[in-house]
Amino acid sequence: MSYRTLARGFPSRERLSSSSIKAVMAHFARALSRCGKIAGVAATSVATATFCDAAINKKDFTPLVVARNDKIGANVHKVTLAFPDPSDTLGMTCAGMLMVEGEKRDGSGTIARPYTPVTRDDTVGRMELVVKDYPGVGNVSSHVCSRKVGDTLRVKGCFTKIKVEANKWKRVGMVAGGSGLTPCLQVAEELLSLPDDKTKIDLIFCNKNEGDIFLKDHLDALAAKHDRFTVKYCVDKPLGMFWSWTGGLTGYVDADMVKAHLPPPSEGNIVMVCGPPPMYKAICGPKKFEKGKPPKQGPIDGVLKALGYTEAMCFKF
Ligand SMILES: Cc1cc2nc3c(=O)[nH]c(=O)nc-3n(C[C@H](O)[C@H](O)[C@H](O)COP(=O)(O)OP(=O)(O)OC[C@H]3O[C@@H](n4cnc5c(N)ncnc54)[C@H](O)[C@@H]3O)c2cc1C
Repeated sequence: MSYRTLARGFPSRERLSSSSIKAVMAHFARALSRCGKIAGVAATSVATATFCDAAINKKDFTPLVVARNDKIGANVHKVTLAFPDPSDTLGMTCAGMLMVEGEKRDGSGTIARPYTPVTRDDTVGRMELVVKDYPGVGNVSSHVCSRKVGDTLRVKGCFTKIKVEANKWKRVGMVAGGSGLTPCLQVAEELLSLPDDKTKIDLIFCNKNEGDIFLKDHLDALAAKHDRFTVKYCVDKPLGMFWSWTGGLTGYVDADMVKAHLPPPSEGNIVMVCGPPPMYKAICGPKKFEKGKPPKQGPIDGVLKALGYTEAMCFKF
């Protein structure tokens, strides 16, 4: 609940009566108790309320109603989730993700996976997830993509992955594989929205074939609008049935592609990677997973290590 929302709840001065004063007091009490609950502190002032408009929290899963489910690409869905209070915003520090719970394919219970909203943090009343389904094998992805309007999805967060600030880096390179696009897009859009930021951002977006590329119009529009953002599309198995692939790069990302299209290893530059496990292995080395602990970055390896990037010059989502 934001300050604007609180203000909207105030009747105009002419209409103030004892019953409307009571209604206003109740409105504030509800808002303040909500803030106290979310922030985990006693709500002592109206000012507190201006910072307490988060729709979800880190501790418990919140059920959100599916308002839309649109297929936007080959097995890719954009799922719109309505916040319980239509005046709420997400409450996310960029770059961040949230956990979505879904039923396991084998019916043995539920499991949660990280997802990245494509709507910005200040979007009021809803958020959108872009989720790639892995039909026949995926667990949470299939659960999310098969939700109908009116169903609920249980969501927890948001959890910060890496803090994004104006001019924190000179250049940011990104290698995104399939649904690994969404965290990279979040970082790019955040940097491009910061008024004083000058970071140059170069993205290689990898897919199996040209039919799998999604959000292309959105990425192309972003590149057309901002000189400091470039996107290259890379497919490992072009369809090539009726036309040849002229849209960009072909094959798996290798040292030559990194040298040609991403910032060089240098202090102040960083390359962010998000994709399937084989992509991490080949490009930057796998993340380190330990049961019951958040994943760690793990040592740098693969193409980036061979080219001289250090651990500080790489971030694995
Ligand atoms: C920080 C972060 C943010 C993410 N944000 C998004 C997002 O916004 N949208 C999104 O769609 N995904 C996102 N992901 C990936 C997501 O968390 C899941 O890993 C993905 O949806 C698969 O989960 P699952 O439970 O369906 O499949 P799992 O149970 O993890 O895997 C089941 C099987 O599905 C197949 N599979 C799973 N993932 C892949 C893959 N990447 N490529 C090829 N085959 C695969 C494999 O055969 C695997 O054995 C993100 C991941 C991270 C780390």
